[in-house]
Amino acid sequence: MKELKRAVAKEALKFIEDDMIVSLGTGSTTAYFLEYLGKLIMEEELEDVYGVPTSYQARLLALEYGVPVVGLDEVDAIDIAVDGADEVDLNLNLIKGRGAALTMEKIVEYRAGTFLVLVDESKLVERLGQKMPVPIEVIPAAWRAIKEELEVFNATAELRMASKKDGPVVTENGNFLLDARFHRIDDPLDLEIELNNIPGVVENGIFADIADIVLVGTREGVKRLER
Ligand SMILES: O=C[C@H](O)[C@H](O)[C@H](O)COP(=O)(O)O
Repeated sequence: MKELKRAVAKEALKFIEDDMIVSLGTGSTTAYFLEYLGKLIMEEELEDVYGVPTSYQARLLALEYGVPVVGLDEVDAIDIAVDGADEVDLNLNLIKGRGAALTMEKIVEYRAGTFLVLVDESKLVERLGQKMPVPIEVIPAAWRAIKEELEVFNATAELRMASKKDGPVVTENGNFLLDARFHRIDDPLDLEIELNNIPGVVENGIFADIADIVLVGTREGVKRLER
């Protein structure tokens, strides 16, 4: 899987040109992309490329690999967003948020001129929710009320617990995460909107209708899917 992730990360470089503002995604696949991007910038094969990090992880990696970073509020527009995903369905709808960075990711990916997704073939599913739960970022005080409300959606949710800290994961926005398993997701866009209508929900990990291009690392090479 590592090799497939590396292959898509390398292929993504073909989309980056001089003078671009690139949103830097979170996760293991975009970590490879950042490594390759930094190399091109350091070797001056790319000029005046700036990254907008979606998390502390992306920021730290950008600093490590020599990718200059700017804040979202410092740029007029984002030319391209590059990020991984946890699931990709047949219509290129996504589940994201395993790394807890879904809110900032959605903010920038929604605004980017092009949203380029990098995955290996294990992420492809027929219907969202087949393998992964939907992460939902919630205001801490509301976690239990929202968990109960999710039963209306025929979902069971768990508060995400930290592994190197006692208690729950706290996102970079100071919130909790519920990982929700739905019986069946037939209409991702509808569910995405409905979840965000619950008071106390900050954002959810369904990214419907926003991916433009998905690069899929397969054993037969990198495949390109487009909407
Ligand atoms: O919050 C994290 C993100 O949505 C990641 O982009 C997603 O979990 C994919 O990560 P990876 O490339 O490590 O599979």
